[in-house]
Amino acid sequence: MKIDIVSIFPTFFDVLDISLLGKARQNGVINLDVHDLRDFTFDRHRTVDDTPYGGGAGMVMKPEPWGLALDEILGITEGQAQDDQAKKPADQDAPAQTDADAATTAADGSIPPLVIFPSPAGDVFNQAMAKELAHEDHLVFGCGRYEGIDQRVFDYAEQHARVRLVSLGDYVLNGGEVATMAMIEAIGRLIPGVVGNPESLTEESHEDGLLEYPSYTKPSTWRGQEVPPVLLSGNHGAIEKWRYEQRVERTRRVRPDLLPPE
Ligand SMILES: Nc1cc(-c2ccc3ccn(Cc4ccc(CN5CCCC5)cc4)c3c2)n[nH]1
Repeated sequence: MKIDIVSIFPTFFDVLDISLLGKARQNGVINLDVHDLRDFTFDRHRTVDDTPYGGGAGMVMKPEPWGLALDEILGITEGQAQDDQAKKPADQDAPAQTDADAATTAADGSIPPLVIFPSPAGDVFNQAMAKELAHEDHLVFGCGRYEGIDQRVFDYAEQHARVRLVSLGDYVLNGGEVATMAMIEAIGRLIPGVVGNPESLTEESHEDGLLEYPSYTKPSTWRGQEVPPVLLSGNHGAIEKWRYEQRVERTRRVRPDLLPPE
């Protein structure tokens, strides 16, 4: 899988050089490039933001640097970009281009990359979305900051690729980097060859609608607390039954919303 990230804090992603994702990059399972949005500015201050039209607090990210970064990453030629200028402005009432439409518009017939913009206003990320995105060939993450990105960037990106606004959850972060890191970790671990033992991707929370069972390891007694005897019994049928019951009980207690209606 090819992953591109655009951010004004590229060093934020240095941590992706270590651990499982670092190994996956070294052995070529994941090809990840991080781009500094300020490399697509040409003024002395490398400006990426400006005041919002219509007023309001804070600053909005300017469209120009984002357009140049997306052109480079998506392989949009100057001619194609000019064609867009000839197009009528995005009609706010027009139905947004569906993934299917964008997917079939790639000139060479290939499936275009999926561009993900973390946003508080996006579809909420979950394990089902992680599994879906793990099948993509090329993901591009656009990390906004300030009060967000000029809307025309999303509209421009829609003309050349599939675009999704994705929320990490119902809380507001200061930018898209943390959300991008979380999504890359959740998606990356599902890619074959990233996690050593694929067995460990089963029976985990949210994998099959139930939360995970409690885990124990040596010593069998610790600070007066014992490991549940069934786990020491060697009776694998009893262990499997106990673990399933623990998953159902924990889900019922902590996340009854995950259980199918009675
Ligand atoms: N799940 C999740 C994702 C995020 C997230 C993702 C990207 C960015 C880029 C900038 N911000 C900060 C931020 C601050 C204020 C507003 C609200 N403003 C009110 C008027 C215009 C906008 C929006 C956004 C992000 C936040 N947060 N939480």
